[in-house]
Amino acid sequence: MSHAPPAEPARSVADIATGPIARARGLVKTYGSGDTAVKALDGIDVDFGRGELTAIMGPSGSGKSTLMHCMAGLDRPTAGAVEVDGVEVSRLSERRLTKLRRTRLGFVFQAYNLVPTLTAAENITLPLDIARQPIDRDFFDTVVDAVRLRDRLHHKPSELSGGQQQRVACARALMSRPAVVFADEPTGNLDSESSAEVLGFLRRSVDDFGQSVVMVTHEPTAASYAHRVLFLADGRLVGELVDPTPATVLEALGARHQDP
Ligand SMILES: Nc1ncnc2c1ncn2[C@@H]1O[C@H](COP(=O)(O)OP(=O)(O)OP(=O)(O)O)[C@@H](O)[C@H]1O
Repeated sequence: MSHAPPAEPARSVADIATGPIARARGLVKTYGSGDTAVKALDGIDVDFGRGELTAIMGPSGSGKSTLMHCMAGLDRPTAGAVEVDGVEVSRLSERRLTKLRRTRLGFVFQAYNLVPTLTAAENITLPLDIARQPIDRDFFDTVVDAVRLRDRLHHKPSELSGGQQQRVACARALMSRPAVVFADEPTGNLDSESSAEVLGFLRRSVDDFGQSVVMVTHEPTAASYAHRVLFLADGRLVGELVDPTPATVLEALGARHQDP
């Protein structure tokens, strides 16, 4: 079966500047081959809103991480097209992909992924330092205050709580003003209070800085911070919810009987 993306009219520069920040067309990802092949994504067409927080939900194995990894250029699609901020990610060479990830994308992982030997401040500016880009000190101050880390800047990750470490990771993701921040279960390791702080910050980064954020989560409360929730099942997009609340997310999950 062919999964060539459907033909679409050419878009103008203005469309690219005001339309979705990221999109996928006919996205297929198959792991392995023959009898053991797993179709993790089975033909996904999706737009991610510019200046919006989009949550991706679905049962274990439904393809959430694979979708995010393909969108972020961490994994190559088997078929279909992925575009982020007007750049066709699926066609880039490894070298250009690495550059795109470094300069145009931000990442927040469940396990924080901070460098243990560096201070919070050094972790926050690390991607810019690696890319040899100047640090906008005013923006650094704004972000540090927004994540409430002013008095923890000189601490190493081992001297910070999980919630503080994740706020460092969020600040790090935002510092380069990336086109999109991709967050994979950002509150998976946090208690409810720390989760609320991290989610509140991610949402404020959208409302206050116009950041676009895509977040994978299992938690209805976390998803309720989003502008829009996408539901996946068996590698397909099976629904969405705009302006969610924890109750409407739970209801949508229940209606789909996604998890036994
Ligand atoms: N590297 C890989 N090799 C083989 N199969 C994989 C690989 N990565 C994912 N899969 C399979 O692809 C499917 C989708 O996996 P994915 O991790 O995207 O799901 P998920 O919705 O993020 O799940 P979870 O909520 O458990 O993290 C699953 O069946 C998984 O086993």
